[in-house]
Amino acid sequence: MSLSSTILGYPRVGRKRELKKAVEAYWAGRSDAAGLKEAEAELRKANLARLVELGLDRDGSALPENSSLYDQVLDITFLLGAVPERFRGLGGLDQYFALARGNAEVFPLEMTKWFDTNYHYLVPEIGPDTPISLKNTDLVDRFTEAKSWGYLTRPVIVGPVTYLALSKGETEGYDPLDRLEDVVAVYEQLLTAFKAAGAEWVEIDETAVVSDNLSASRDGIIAKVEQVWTHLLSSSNRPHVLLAAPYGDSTKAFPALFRTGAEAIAIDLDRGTLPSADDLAGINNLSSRTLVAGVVDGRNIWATDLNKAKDLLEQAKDLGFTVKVGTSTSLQHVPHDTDLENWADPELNENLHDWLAFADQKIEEVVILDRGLTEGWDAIADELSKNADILTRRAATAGVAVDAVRERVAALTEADRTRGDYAEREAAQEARLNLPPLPTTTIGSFPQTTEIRTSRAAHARGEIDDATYEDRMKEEIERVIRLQEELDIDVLVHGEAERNDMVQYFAELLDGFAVTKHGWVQSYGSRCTRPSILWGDVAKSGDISVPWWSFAQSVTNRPVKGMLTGPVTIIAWSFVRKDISLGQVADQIALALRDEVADLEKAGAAIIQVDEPALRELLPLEQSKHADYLEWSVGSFRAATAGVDKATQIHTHLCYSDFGQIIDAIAGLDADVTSIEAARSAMEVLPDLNDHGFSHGVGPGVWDIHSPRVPSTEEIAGLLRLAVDSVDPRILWVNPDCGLKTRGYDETVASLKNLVTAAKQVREELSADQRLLA
Ligand code: MET
Ligand SMILES: [Zn+2]
Repeated sequence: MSLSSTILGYPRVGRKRELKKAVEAYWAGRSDAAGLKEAEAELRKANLARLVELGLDRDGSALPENSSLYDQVLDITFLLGAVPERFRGLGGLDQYFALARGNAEVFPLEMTKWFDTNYHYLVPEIGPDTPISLKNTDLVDRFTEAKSWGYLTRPVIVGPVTYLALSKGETEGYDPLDRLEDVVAVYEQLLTAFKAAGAEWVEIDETAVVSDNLSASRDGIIAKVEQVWTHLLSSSNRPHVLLAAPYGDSTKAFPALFRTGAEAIAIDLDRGTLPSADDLAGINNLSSRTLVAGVVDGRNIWATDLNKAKDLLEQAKDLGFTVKVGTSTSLQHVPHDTDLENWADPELNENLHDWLAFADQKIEEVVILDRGLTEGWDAIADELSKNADILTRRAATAGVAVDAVRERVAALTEADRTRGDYAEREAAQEARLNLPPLPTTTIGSFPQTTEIRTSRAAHARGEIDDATYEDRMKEEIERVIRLQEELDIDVLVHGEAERNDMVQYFAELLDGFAVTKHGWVQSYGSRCTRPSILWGDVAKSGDISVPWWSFAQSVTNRPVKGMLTGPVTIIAWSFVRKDISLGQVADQIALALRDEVADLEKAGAAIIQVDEPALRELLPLEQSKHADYLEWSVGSFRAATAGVDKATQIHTHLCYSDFGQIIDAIAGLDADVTSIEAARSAMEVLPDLNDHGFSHGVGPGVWDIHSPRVPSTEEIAGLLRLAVDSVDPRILWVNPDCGLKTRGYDETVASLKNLVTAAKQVREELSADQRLLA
């Protein structure tokens, strides 16, 4: 009945992205519901076999059951039947996937980042009348099925307080936590059902207790967790509960978590610290409580410092707990296995092999540490010394510290991060660009056709030579330029055909990065990315974007934006070294980008966009760390962009998140134009910007590109009218929410047509209304 050393969750995608393929086959009508369920079950079974093979205890509830067809928060919404009215006519998988992706009639739930990770969850919409009851037993059925295969799993479930703290009110101002009692009643039933099914342990993730960034206060959240779990745990008709507080420092929450009486608590010892003896004062019989010490970082890919982990585990033991080894978070944020890579590949830097631990290697680390903990550290003396050697050699490896890069960063001054007066810039840019009011543009990427993907893959495999590849890309760029001209878009993009991914593309061309071939992680639903590995000092050493931009600009008279990815986003969507500060890494990237910005400007670019979609995502969960973060993140953007002439227009782009909390930072970027996701939330961000006195250009997205739906002209015009009501129309731009690379051409052309028509319509209304001053 006792809990064994464990991980808080395993990657869901599958070693070969089996889940992605199965789900997409279902969406495309190539398989039916039964086929999808079968494929999903097969993957689940294979994963369980793998976990046992790697050494997790088959019988100690060490095998986490965290699979999902799309998202773990959506699974709770579905379980509770807590669906907004627009989905209520649907049932089963149709409803499930409509919630996630929308369909021709309904728009989907909003999507946003899961804490400070690059994983997106679907935001529940909760109102006073949202139905809440135990709608299905899918989670219990998965447990039962695994049991029938011979595995005692530990179901991993988002906790009720966290679920509601991550929800949004159905109407402005409604607090979803008002429905806590109803949700808790369902969890009570769920626990009973797990007990009946034979579950010995369940894991409840009350992650919200580590975050100051939610609309509810942290103290309030912690108090609710204590209250709710004290109640739920008072029943005897339930499995043991591992109450988990991953993804951050749980120090503040620790006493409350303990007072609930949960049999085990999991904490993040990568971001957080152990409780002090004071925190534990008044808690009796500590040895009857299990602490799952998250000493293995679940969200980055570096091999654990095993000696350091050993010390932490010993300290935890000294506090008096029964200690088990754990990960700091679910491993869903890291790829499956370093052994899937070909380490002879020059892109990879074979030194890295020893430095890295993907999910399967992390499990091996957990197993090794568990052996040390139970058999004595001598039992793993070899592993400990080998690990120490690797870390020492790593620090001395060429490229890890490059003098020229370090010196340039150290020499950065405030002046390097500062542009001239905005009014002067605005006048100079207006004279140079001469755009109509409400100028139309897109965010950068156009759909990636099968031909492009095929050419890129063939080029990567050496099947077509550089010249052929370049010709194909140029053909595509020219086609995309012509299309935008036909659509009568004002500011064009080259379409990013040459980019597999907006971060990886830069990682491949900058010094200091390595790129994997199989290191996929789930970004949202079936969408996976392959984060690059930033292991050394960063510098620019050759062409990046200028040749493609120059070609695009050479075939049109309209302005084409130069298109770069900013330092914060490169950091957020890569696996980043932990041996120097993020601020230092950001400045290294900023200087490399500053060189690229200068080259674009020299080539003639009048507009350069530096995307920072991840600016909000990296905001630390703790309030006390915000100021420092905002200083280095905003500072790095400015270092990248402030070198340009006043007549060069700097754009930035933000998406995928709630921006309310970082309006100051957005203004602090000092970009001339900011395009920002807004369609799904009906322009919510604009009043905030306006209150802040934001006076630079802003393009609130008017087309939600995460859904295959084509927005009508009327719908877009409606959003634009809302925008015009909350900010000065003279600063407004018209654009989609984000890049178009995940969309198909039919939807893209139809939507952009409507977007341009709507912009023209509203332009006319405004000039008739005399609201647009010349
Ligand atoms: C996630 S933000 C994407 C920005 C990028 N320029 C694109 O259009 O794809
Ligand atoms: Zn975007």
